[in-house]
Amino acid sequence: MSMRCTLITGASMGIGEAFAREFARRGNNLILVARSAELLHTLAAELREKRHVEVLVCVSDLTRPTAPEEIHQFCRREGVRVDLLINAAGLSYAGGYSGIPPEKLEELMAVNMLALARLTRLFSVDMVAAGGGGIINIASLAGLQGIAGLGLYSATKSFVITLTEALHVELKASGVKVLAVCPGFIETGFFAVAGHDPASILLPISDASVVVKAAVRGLMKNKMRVYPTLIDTLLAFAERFAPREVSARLAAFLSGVWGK
Ligand SMILES: NC(=O)C1=CN([C@@H]2O[C@H](COP(=O)(O)OP(=O)(O)OC[C@H]3O[C@@H](n4cnc5c(N)ncnc54)[C@H](OP(=O)(O)O)[C@@H]3O)[C@@H](O)[C@H]2O)C=CC1
Ligand SMILES: N[C@@H](C=O)C(=O)O
Repeated sequence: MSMRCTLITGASMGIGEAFAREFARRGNNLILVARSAELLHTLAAELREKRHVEVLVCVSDLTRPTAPEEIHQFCRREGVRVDLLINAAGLSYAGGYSGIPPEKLEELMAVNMLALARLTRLFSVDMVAAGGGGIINIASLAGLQGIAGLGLYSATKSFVITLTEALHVELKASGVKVLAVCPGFIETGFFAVAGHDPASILLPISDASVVVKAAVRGLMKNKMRVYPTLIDTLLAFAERFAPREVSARLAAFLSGVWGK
């Protein structure tokens, strides 16, 4: 019989790591995916020891077009059935659109969109065949509108939200839950990678645990989209009534990356 597992991309640090810790605490077996082999193995050893769950490590660079298929094959070889997929791997770039190095543009689109879309397709087919499962896609408040200075990033997160909404509806009858989580600002290494100075951000920066809690709640209730904090919820609600340009300008102002 195959072992049931939760597969988490971006599990080496930040929000993905927080998901790994929480789901291990809940007794789920895990597959941890990212590039940083040492961080993944250290986390895996700790969770096996502390939580007595099976933890497999699959080191993979999600910019590679073949990575999702290789991860899927890895699960087959290990005799694992993924019943929960958490697409947390992602990165941003802060600065004017014309300044993005071409390779950074490719990297952002490959990890934030293509890898997520491919993994979701591969594992959702298995989940439908098994009669159920769950997919948590980490989107962002940034995906609710374009953000000057975070243009490409915000566009990739709009993609995540839109795809998730479609699949939430498509797969509901098959017993597969599909959820988009839309955090505001979370304290991780994300800003350093993006070149985004956290001191310029005009909103509170929360702990990764709020994202995990919101995702667990959302999955239990089979929601299509959740916002981790009250401020995230209020901002998303206010957007419905504001002209698009006002939303875009406000988001840029609060993010602190444009026009300073
Ligand atoms: N922090 C924030 O304020 C917010 C973050 N988000 C989203 O949350 C998700 C997680 O971000 P967060 O934890 O904050 O950021 P971190 O920078 O802390 O973590 C990013 C994770 O993605 C992995 N990753 C990046 N590139 C690749 C790649 N090419 N192949 C495989 N894995 C990769 C990293 O692993 P490694 O480097 O080892 O490969 C790491 O585990 C992202 O999708 C982000 O967009 C959403 C809203 C707010
Ligand atoms: N919300 C943050 C990440 O998604 C950001 O805008 O950088």
